[in-house]
Amino acid sequence: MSAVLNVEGLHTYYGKSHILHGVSLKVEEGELVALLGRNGAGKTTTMRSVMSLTPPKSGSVKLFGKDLTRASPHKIAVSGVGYVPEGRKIFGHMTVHENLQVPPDTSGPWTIETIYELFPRLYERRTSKGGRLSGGEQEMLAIARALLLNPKLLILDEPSQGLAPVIVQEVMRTIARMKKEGMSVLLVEQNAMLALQLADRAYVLSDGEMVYDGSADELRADKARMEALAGVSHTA
Ligand SMILES: Nc1ncnc2c1ncn2[C@@H]1O[C@H](COP(=O)(O)OP(=O)(O)OP(=O)(O)O)[C@@H](O)[C@H]1O
Repeated sequence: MSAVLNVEGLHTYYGKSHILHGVSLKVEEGELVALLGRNGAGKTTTMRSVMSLTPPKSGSVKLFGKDLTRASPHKIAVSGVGYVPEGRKIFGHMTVHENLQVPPDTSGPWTIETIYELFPRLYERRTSKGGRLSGGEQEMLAIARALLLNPKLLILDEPSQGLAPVIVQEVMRTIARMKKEGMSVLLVEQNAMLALQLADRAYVLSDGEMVYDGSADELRADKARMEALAGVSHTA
């Protein structure tokens, strides 16, 4: 069976700056895969290359067995990828409920009702403007909106960023629940300890190159190695 996501040998540039140097990674069906690395390692660029927001110069991106390298971001999303970018990008002037009005996709389990069941806090705050939500609530809203498209693969870029530790735990529980529901997840995190608690497998990027590809548990158990590769984060 082919992988949900199969990325091979990506080279991506911003102008003349060569950022990714042959990045490869895979997500198999039902897997939660962590992509780790320090600030500026190239994690977001990898996601942008997959989504074709910054198309790679060479290398390939296969999604659900189809070559979608440099396809339009819309086509990639419609193929079944839910992407929650860094910084959340919700509509601050619209209410929670309005933010959740996306074209319905009835092919999967996620509807506005099941979303409100999963995120009771969003239901309570459904008439509040997005811009008035806390950071944690905004992250939940961004994830909820991606889920409504019933994606087969969910890509989350630094969901813990800027959140208080207790809220981070809540977001992580939500991600664990996604996995339990059978969703394939690519979790991009600077907070290595946190991501490794949930992940089946992990990759570590450094200066645009993969320096680790293996079991999440093994990396988590080897603190010295993790520190050397990814930098250990404050919150465990
Ligand atoms: N729009 C851009 N133009 C030029 N260089 C960029 C641009 N965006 C990012 N870079 C550079 O590309 C490199 C990789 O950045 P990227 O955002 O992919 O890293 P990251 O691992 O996601 O880090 P962070 O955790 O800070 O988001 C960095 O050196 C960064 O300065």
